[in-house]
Amino acid sequence: MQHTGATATGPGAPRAIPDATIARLPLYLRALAALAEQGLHTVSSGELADASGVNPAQLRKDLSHLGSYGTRGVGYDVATLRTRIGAQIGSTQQWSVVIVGMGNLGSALASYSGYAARGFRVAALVDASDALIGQQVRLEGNDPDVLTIQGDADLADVVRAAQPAIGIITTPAEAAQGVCDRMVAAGLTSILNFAPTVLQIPEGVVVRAVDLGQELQILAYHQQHAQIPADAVVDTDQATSGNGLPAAAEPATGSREEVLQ
Ligand SMILES: NC(=O)c1ccc[n+]([C@@H]2O[C@H](COP(=O)([O-])OP(=O)(O)OC[C@H]3O[C@@H](n4cnc5c(N)ncnc54)[C@H](O)[C@@H]3O)[C@@H](O)[C@H]2O)c1
Repeated sequence: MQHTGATATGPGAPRAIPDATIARLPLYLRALAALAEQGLHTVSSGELADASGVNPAQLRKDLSHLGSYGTRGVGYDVATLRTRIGAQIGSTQQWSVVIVGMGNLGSALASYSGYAARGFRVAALVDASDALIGQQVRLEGNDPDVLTIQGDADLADVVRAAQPAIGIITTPAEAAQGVCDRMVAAGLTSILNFAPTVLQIPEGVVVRAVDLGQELQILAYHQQHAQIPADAVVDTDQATSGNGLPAAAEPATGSREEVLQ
């Protein structure tokens, strides 16, 4: 399986940033935003690590991939680090998403009001059910704040018109591959899949899969063995979405997606 890797710029920065580091960058960004709100201009690696829920050595290593080494005795400049991380993970620009499958989960995701603060907006909603097509959905804090659910048959047109950067699949498992294929045919190359199925994707397409069941099973495993390691509280090798949703699996690009359960 191939993995994506962002490219760092700046003197001394290595070219590829490991996926595990990329997965932690949103944690640092969220912590930095909170520190900035408190009026802090600089932060030590220990403070930022605490606020992000990772250990300081891990944090320093992660930030060194971005060419950010901090200043001894002073720490990191909060604004500079926010800009640098934001530029790496693309949060300095706004990304649009289309949600396909407006049942329980799709509706819940659509009603999440935190997208804008993290650089996302919902551009379109799609479902196959005649009972849902044409319904208006209010999306708090989104632009626009009301979207009409469009038909699955029009998915290609919807993608062409709304030009989303990311497709979110919240259909039943049996419909997910077809939806994925049509998203890809319409030009989408980034897909977040909530359906419990393995998606086949062509080269150049990135799929991340979110599986609540997998996360519960991991916790159940630790319960069963009754020896939760200290680092299991925050798994530093996994992304945490930071919004209460479970971590996403490693990205798959242009290859068979990892089996998640
Ligand atoms: N990853 C997770 O952690 C997690 C958690 C909960 C549910 N799920 C999965 O998310 C999916 C949705 O769950 P739900 O509870 O919202 O189901 P649901 O039945 O409430 O909603 C599914 C929706 O998809 C629509 N749909 C079906 N085929 C479609 C197609 N071809 N194109 C567009 N829309 C189509 C249906 O009309 C329905 O509105 C399921 O696959 C479920 O297993 C994943």
